[in-house]
Amino acid sequence: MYQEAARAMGLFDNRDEGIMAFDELVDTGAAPAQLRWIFCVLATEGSPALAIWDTHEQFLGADIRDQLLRTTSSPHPDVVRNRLLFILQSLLRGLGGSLVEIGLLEPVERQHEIDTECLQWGGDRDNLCTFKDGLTQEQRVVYDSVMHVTILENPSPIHIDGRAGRGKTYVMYPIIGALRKVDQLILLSASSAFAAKNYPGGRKTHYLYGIPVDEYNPHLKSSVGPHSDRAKLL
Ligand SMILES: Nc1ncnc2c1ncn2[C@@H]1O[C@H](COP(=O)(O)OP(=O)(O)OP(=O)(O)O)[C@@H](O)[C@H]1O
Repeated sequence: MYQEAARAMGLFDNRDEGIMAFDELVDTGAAPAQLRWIFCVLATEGSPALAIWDTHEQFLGADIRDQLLRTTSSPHPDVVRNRLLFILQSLLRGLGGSLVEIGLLEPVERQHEIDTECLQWGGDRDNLCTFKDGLTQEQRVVYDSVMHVTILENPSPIHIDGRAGRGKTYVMYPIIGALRKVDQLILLSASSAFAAKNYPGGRKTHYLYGIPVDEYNPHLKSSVGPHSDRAKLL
């Protein structure tokens, strides 16, 4: 509407005006939600949305990436983009437009948990294996033993124990990183959220396995259905 009025007044003749206006908004530090709204308005008004998208996709999805950074050190760009496209799709629909009309692909409707988990760690693979060189000799023995077991066909469970502060958590980082680097799925859980957040991608055990927290429920039936995505992931 504003653009129509501006056009009528001869203030918005050039198609590049939309791009310039958007550039300016980004420079002034507008919030991603604001940018997304303006992006959709400009797109439905006929501004070259693809050019804006190509230059500013990272700003449009900055908050989505930040949110993912709480659980992963390197969110995969495809995951960020997919979530961003879902939001834009909904905004555009509200304005009577669509992603296809402006030349963007529709988001993938339903990403399986396995895909999401793999994608989440595929972003910056070289960053996954840090810490390995700084391990103590004792930690190195643990690292080698665990890595050895992971290549066996029928690996047995491993229990790592040691005095408080000995470096048990620390030694897990390069193990997790090395395995994720070669596309192994690593699901990390701890019984408290505080402990879970020590690990990249850590989740509360109750959440991951769908364990009910109702102490009066004697059956402890998991909320994870046998044919669910989560079951496949597990
Ligand atoms: N090889 C290492 N190089 C540098 N810092 C290390 C190393 N190993 C452990 N640390 C540091 O020592 C501290 C204790 O390590 P960590 O938390 O892994 O111990 P923990 O055995 O898991 O402890 P707790 O039993 O209390 O959970 C942490 O600050 C960790 O960063």
